[in-house]
Amino acid sequence: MPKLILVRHGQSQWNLENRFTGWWDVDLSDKGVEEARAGGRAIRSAGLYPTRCFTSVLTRAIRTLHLALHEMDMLWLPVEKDWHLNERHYGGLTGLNKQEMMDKVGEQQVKIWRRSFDIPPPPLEADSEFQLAGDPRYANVHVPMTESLKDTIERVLPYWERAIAPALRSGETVMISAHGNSLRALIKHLSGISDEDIVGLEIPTGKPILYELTDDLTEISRDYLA
Ligand SMILES: O=C(O)[C@@H](CO)OP(=O)(O)O
Repeated sequence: MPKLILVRHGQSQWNLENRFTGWWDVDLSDKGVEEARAGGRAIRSAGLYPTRCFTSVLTRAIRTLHLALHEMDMLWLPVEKDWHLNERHYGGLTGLNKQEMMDKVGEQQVKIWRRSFDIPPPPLEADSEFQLAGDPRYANVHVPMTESLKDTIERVLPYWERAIAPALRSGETVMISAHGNSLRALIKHLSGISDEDIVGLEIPTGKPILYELTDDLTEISRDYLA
């Protein structure tokens, strides 16, 4: 029975500061480091032995994976890093404080930007300090200016089909360290959650989720590891 372990990165410095992050490469906070280690211990205690790992090209997810694998004595596992697993791009909101934006434009508008299925935040300004045009990790990538959850799904799912699903079908136990919204994209797909209901799905930092799947990758169960 294929097994899939999903973990959202531990708390980042901008989670702590309550700032919109998206593709901006923010490191883990001290609490995030501890959450990542605890996540590794939970995977080990559940008797799970991943054989292949996938993560984004963002430090907070890569470090979370490494810290967890270190706790599991499995840092040697093969890891594929790919931008398709990056967080949803937060466009012009990148770097802004979520509470300050709520005070400015209202809670409802911020909720729409954060959780609506297909309404993207305003695009990043061309001269923004958060432009990633010159970042070598995106040398051959068309970096979006903003993304809705729907846009995120449209780049996560082809990568899932191309890279991750074949590994699961061939019998690997897969671990993915990624982000709140790239994981919401995957969970929406795997658990068949509707466009309306996905609005209510929140994923805590550093708490691994175990999927047990049928051979054709249909969900049998989805549980948090204690
Ligand atoms: O800022 C972000 O990139 C994400 C995840 O931390 O936030 P949100 O909860 O608004 O999707």
